[in-house]
This record gives sequence, C-alpha cells and structure tokens, in this order.
Amino acid sequence: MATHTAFHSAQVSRLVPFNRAHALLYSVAVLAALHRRLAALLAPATLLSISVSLPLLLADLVLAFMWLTYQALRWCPVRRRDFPDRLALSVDPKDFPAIDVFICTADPHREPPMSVASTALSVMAFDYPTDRISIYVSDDGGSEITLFAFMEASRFARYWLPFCKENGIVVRSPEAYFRSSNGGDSEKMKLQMMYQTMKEKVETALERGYVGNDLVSSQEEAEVFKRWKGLPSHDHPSMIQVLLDTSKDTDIMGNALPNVIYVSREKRPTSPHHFKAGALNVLTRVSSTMSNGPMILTLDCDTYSNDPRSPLRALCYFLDPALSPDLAFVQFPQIFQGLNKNDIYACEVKRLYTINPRGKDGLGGPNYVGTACYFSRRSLQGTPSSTSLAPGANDPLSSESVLRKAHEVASCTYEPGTKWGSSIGFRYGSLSEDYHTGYHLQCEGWKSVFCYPARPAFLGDVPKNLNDVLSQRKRWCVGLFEVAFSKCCPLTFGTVKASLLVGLCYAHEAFWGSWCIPITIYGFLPQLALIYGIPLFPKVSDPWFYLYAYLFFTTYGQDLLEFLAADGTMGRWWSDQRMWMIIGLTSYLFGTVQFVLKKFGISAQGFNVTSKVMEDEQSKRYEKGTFDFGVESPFFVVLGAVATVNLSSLVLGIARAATMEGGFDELFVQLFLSAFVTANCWPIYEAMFLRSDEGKLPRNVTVISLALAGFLHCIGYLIFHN
Ligand SMILES: O=c1ccn([C@@H]2O[C@H](COP(=O)(O)OP(=O)(O)O[C@H]3O[C@H](CO)[C@@H](O)[C@H](O)[C@H]3O)[C@@H](O)[C@H]2O)c(=O)[nH]1
Ligand SMILES: [Mn+2]
Repeated sequence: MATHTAFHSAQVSRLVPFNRAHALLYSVAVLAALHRRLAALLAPATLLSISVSLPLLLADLVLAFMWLTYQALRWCPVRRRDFPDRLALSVDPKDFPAIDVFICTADPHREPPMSVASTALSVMAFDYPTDRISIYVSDDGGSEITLFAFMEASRFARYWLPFCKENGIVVRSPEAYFRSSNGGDSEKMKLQMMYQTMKEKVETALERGYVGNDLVSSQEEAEVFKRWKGLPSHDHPSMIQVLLDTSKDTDIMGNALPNVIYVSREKRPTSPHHFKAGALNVLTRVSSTMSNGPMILTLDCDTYSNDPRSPLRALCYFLDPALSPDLAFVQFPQIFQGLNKNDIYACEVKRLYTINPRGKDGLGGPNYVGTACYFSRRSLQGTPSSTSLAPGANDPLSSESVLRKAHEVASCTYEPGTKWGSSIGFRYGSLSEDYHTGYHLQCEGWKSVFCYPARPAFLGDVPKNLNDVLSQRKRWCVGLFEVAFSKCCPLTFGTVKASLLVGLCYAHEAFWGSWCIPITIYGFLPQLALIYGIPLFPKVSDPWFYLYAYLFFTTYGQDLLEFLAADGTMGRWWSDQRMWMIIGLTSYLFGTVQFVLKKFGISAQGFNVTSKVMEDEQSKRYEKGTFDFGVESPFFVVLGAVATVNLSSLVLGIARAATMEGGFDELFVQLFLSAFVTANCWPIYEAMFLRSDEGKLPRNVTVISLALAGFLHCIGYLIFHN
C-alpha cells in the first residue's frame, strides 16, 4: 500500500479480471480449432489433404503456443509511480550513492562521435551531486576521433553544465537541445556557436580519418594521439584516458565536474571479444578500479537523457529497504525521438518495450533491454562487491597504480578462466546480451522494476530504412533463440505458480522468431488453394465459420485495444501489425535459418551495429512516411513474392468464386485473407511498380521476386490442380 511517505507505489491493471475471463473463452475456441485441424488430418488422407492439413496444423500449433504463453504477460500487469520529490526531501544528497555511467559505441561512421559525446554531456548534467557521477565510454571502434570528440566535450562541459543548471534546461544533450530550440539570448547563442565549432572540428577529423595537429589544443593532447597511429580497430592494446577527474577539474563557476574516462579495451583477432557484453564487462571492471560506484547506468551511445532526475527515480526503488536486497536493476522504457507520424517501421516496438515489461513487472520484474537501465553493482559482480578491484583510499584516478590496474582488467588475457560472462557480469553466448543477462539474473533470484515516468527519461534513435530495421530484428531473433536454447537455468521464482508464469513469459519472448512459421504458411498456402477454388476453411453458412471469425477479430481487437491503451494511435497500430507480418516473413524466417546453421557450426554472424546516420533524401522519404527499399536485399525478394502471390490469388480467386456455385460462401475466408494481406502489401506494390525514386525496389529484386512468385504458383498448381 502506498502511504504519503513511500517513494513509490504500484497498481495492478484493472483489465486483469477481464483478461482472465476472456482467456478462458478464447482457450476453448483454440482447442476447438485445433481439434478440427487434427480431425481433418486423421480423416482418410490424400496427398492433397496432407499437404494442406499438416502445414496448417503446424501453423495453428505455433499460434496456440504463442497465445498461451502470452497470457502470462497479461496475468498481472502493473503500473508503478515514483515520487522523487519525497526522496529529495527525506534523503540528504550527501547520502546518494555514486553512479558509474557506461556508454557504448562501436563505429564512428555509424555512430557519429559528437552524438555519442552529446549523450555523455546529457548525463554529466544530471540533477545529482556531480562529484558522484563517473562517465565511462567504451569505444569498440577504437577510434581516435571518438576520443577526440570526448576531449572536446569535456572542455565544453565546463560551460554546458552551469548553463543547464542555471537556466533549468531539461533536455541536456546539446545535440538534442539545439536541434529542438532556436533563437534565445546571447549566452545560449554563444554556447550554440561553441557546440557548432566543436562539432565541425570533429567532423573534419572524421572525414580525414585522423586527428591532425591543427585540431588539437595542446602538446599534451597531440602526444596522446601519437600513440594511436597505425593501430587497427580490431588489433590494439587497451587504451584508457582520464579526461576529467572530479577531484581536480571544475567548471567555469568553480563547481566540480564529473569523472570522464575513455576506454578502448584490448582487441586481438585471436581473442573473442563478445561484442557489447564484452565491452560492458570491461567497463564494469575498469570502473571498479576507479570510482567503484554502487549504481551503474548502462546507455547505448544514442540514448540521451531527456530528464535530469532519472537517477532520483531509480533511487526511489534502490533506497527502499523492502526492495533493495534483491533489486538488480531499474529499467526505463526505450523510447525514441524522430519517429514519423505513423511510425511506418513500427520502431516504437511498443509491445516489447512498454506493454510486456509492465506484464512482467507484476511477476518479479521486466527484462533488461540494453540501455536506460540502472543496475546495482552487486548484481553484476556477485555479492558484496568484489573489493579486490576497488581503488585504494586516496589513489587519484590518474595515478600510475590505478591506471596500471585499469589497463590490466581491460586486456584480453584478463577474462579467460574467470566467471565473467558466465556467472558474473553481462552474460555471453547471445547476440541479445541484454535479454540473456536479465534472464540469468532473474533465474538467480534477482528482482527488477520497470520505471515508466510520464516524461520519457531517455530518448534514443531508430533505424530509418527498411533493410536496417529488418537486419536489426534478424539479429534480435537469432539472439533470442540463443537464449531459448542456452543452458537451462533452474527456475527459482518463489512459488510454483510464479515459476510457471515467469517461465511462460520467457518461453513466449525467447521463441519470438517462431512467428515466422504461421506467418509464412498463412501468407501463401490458403491463397494458392484459393486460385483452384479449394476451400480450406468453413464456409460462411457453416456455424464453424464463427469460430474463425471470433479468433481473428478478438485477437486483432485485443491487440488494438492494448496498443491504444499504451498511448498508441490507430495509424501506428496498423503499421505495427503490418511490420509484424513483414518481419515474420523476412527477419524471423532468415533468422531462424541462420540460428540453425549457426548451431551446426555452418555459419556465424556477428553484431551488425545499426546505423544512426541517414542521407538527406532518405530522411525526406522517412518524414513523408514513404517506405525505403533501395538496396538489393534478399529480404525484399520474399516480400515481393508474397505481395505478388496475394494480389494474383485475390484477383483469380474472385474470378473463381464468381464462376463457382456458392463460390463466395465457400471461399470467403481465403478471399478475406488474401485481401487483408494485399492491403498490408500496398507499399510493396508501390515500390515494385509505381515509384521511380531511389527508395523504390531495385529492378533486379522485382524480377527475382516475380520469378519466385511464379515458382510458388507452379507448386500451387502441382498441389491443387486436380
Ligand atoms: O561489438 C559491439 C557491438 C555493439 N556495441 C554497442 O551496442 C549498442 C547497441 O547497438 P545497436 O546497433 O544500436 O543495436 P540495437 O539493435 O539498436 O540495440 C538494441 O538491441 C541490442 C541487443 O541486440 C541491445 O544491446 C541494445 O541496448 C538495444 O537497444 C550500441 O551503443 C553499440 O555501440 C558495442 O559496444 N560493441
Ligand atoms: Mn540502437
């Protein structure tokens, strides 16, 4: 129960009784539908009936599995509120724990260094005792330009932090702030100029590919860059640079600045580096040799702070003695800036990032989603924080002994033979290291909290062309399968009921890629049968018809209601369900195949970093809400084929129904299905046949996808033509 002194409260969704009652009714319908399919399969068989019933049964089984497991996420969703004002009144800032902020970047060309530095500035300016903040940036790109951007940003911080605090600025990422607000007083103009100059310098360096002596501001800095010359990003020793030291560096008003430390861990072609999880583990260790803050905030390079009070919100939970012993992390939702009106690529990922976490929050906690998450260091480094790495009492950050230790723990030779990545730190073995890590922590008995304040605490970037989105989702799909098939954790969620519910949630999310099975089967099979007038579903005048109508409309209806209840719009929901189909046919299909190949050791894919930059023309198309195909991607071949098959079967199916007695009655479900898919495919037809801009489907892809559609029609002919 919330009292007026509690720092937080939680409320179970009022929809719970309704959800459970509906689940009961729906489960009867699912069983009836499965029974009907099974009966069809067991009836006297012909080649035709088997080649139809078997795939449809498989599709329905997967749908039933996904539906059943999803009910756990609807079982007990909660909404939390937190009260940072009460916290600020009753806890002395002197008692606030130190926070170590980890910012990961991996490629200066896909992740512009100045934006990364802007993210860092936004957290440096938190409303929090500045001498208790330490920023660690992990540069997996091993780029001197990123280091340069951070050197410049550290100098800029001397002006930026007092400016933000004195003027009560809320958006403290200079990039985001200057993007969204124009004009203003002379002080603001001065800072904007400074920022612009700095940005141009960094961009010059990026174009040249090195930091020239004309750009650096002191001999000391020039010396630093000398050490980098000729080092490839995949083969270099660890490089750690203390850029700001809170014990001596101050802003222009004389206030302390936070610690800022640049880290590029050692990379050798012969040592696995475990992508982002490896980077985060290095930061965990490096930070424990330096500031050793008990709280850790992990951020992707694009996730800037949009509310300087988020650390206080996290403290509302971490300082609650009833929660804190088991509390591993407080996850804020991933929310994005710059989406177009209807979010055509459904990059909000509402279900994954806001609806599901609320569902899990009622069952022990949401999963970790990689960014915007405050951890307790204890949960990552085992119980009572590994003191062996902690700095000596008075060792300054840049003392030789501290730096030696820091370099040592950032080297390739440190981890082998230790428990890092297996039972401590961020866990290895999945491309979705975030989901994997959260899963293990929860299995070990740690709890988590989903903190969703009205004002987004952090904002990030999304991929803005279709191929990037689909590649990103393919990586997620492979990563989730890797979690699903990773070494099973013992479920220790208290009661049997809790274990069952949490287990179902994980089963649902980890097997997310299995959506490809029903989506692909329902995307082609009934349509091909339609062309030959072969009904696969009950006719409208058959009472069984209502079973399918009920299943279809309540599924989509409930999805829509939940989407709207989570502040969605109709337009965005339409995009969301369309992308579910598109991703199922591409990312999940290819991802599933890739996962199987990887399992057999045939191929392995790394972490393809999503690009955070866009060409002008592409931006314009995105703003207008036009799909961007443009590249010759195998994903698009499948999309072109499904679009073609559905359109042709719709046309041929109508012709067939018109010439058959009672044709529309018999074929209604299949006609509806192909019309529905065709409506969803509208942007694909445009891209294939109507557009002439750069974002249209490349001619080659159109031709190959038409050929694939032709091939599928031949298969349909072989199966369905009597
Ligand atoms: O070897 C690597 C690869 C990536 N990154 C960083 O990881 C972050 C996420 O990469 P991004 O390409 O933006 O991936 P997304 O798919 O957009 O990210 C989502 O999915 C990832 C897991 O697949 C999570 O780690 C992210 O937090 C989550 O936002 C970025 O800051 C990268 O710089 C590294 O530090 N080292
Ligand atoms: Mn990202």
